[in-house]
Amino acid sequence: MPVFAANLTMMFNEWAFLDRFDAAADAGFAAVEYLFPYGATPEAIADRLARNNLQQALFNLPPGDWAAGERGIAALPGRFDALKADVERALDYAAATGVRRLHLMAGIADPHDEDAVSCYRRSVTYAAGRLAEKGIDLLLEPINGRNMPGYFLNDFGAAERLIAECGLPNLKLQFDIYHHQIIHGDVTMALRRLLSITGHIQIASVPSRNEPDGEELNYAYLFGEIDRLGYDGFIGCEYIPRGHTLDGLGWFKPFARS
Ligand SMILES: O=C(O)C(=O)[C@H](O)CO
Ligand SMILES: [Mg+2]
Repeated sequence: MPVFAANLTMMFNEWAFLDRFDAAADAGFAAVEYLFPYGATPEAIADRLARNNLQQALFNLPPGDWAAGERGIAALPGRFDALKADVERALDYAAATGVRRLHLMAGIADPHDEDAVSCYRRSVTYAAGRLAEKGIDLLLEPINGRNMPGYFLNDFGAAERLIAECGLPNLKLQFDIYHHQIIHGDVTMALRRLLSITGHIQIASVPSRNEPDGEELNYAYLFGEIDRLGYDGFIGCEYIPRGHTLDGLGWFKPFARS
């Protein structure tokens, strides 16, 4: 069975960020992920991981000016120098946390714009090459347009084609089941087709993005399918708890670390 990673950006918001590591470990998680570690020092995060015996499953490279609406800069012309600096900053945190996969956000851009397409490919190629030097995978995640209007990478087929064209062994798909269901549906057949290029999976209910224990997806079936397909990576719990985080962990009890 894969290892579930608590997403500390979405879950455990009842605690301050660094205390969420302790709360997730106490709740039985063996791994964590979050969007961005950059509000804390690498040392502080490394300390929380060590004292809670947690694995760092994933985090994102810096996304540009998030508060101003940026959702990554990889597809934004004129930002390549900033992207290179962001890669180095993320690698500092990767060295401290031992993470082996990083997600590169593309940005708000037209996927049919030639400049954006060539800029994105240049950014992906550069970042994957730099991460490969450290034995780290670079992940690309298609995101649905309801949650992130105008996001450049909004289709799993486009991600699949780019990964194939680049042919880089450490360039992989971040398969967020929540996004795939909204964009394409047909999750099981997509998992069977794409698992060989998948570096990370994330889960949430659809349409509310809550705990994976209700609404239109049957996660008990999907967890079994992921197991049958032999996936042994992490599954990121990137969901918004309906109420208190701890009250919504009934689904997790069979998988919790004792
Ligand atoms: O939006 C998602 O599903 C993600 O995983 C991104 O990393 C953050 O927006
Ligand atoms: Mg996701």
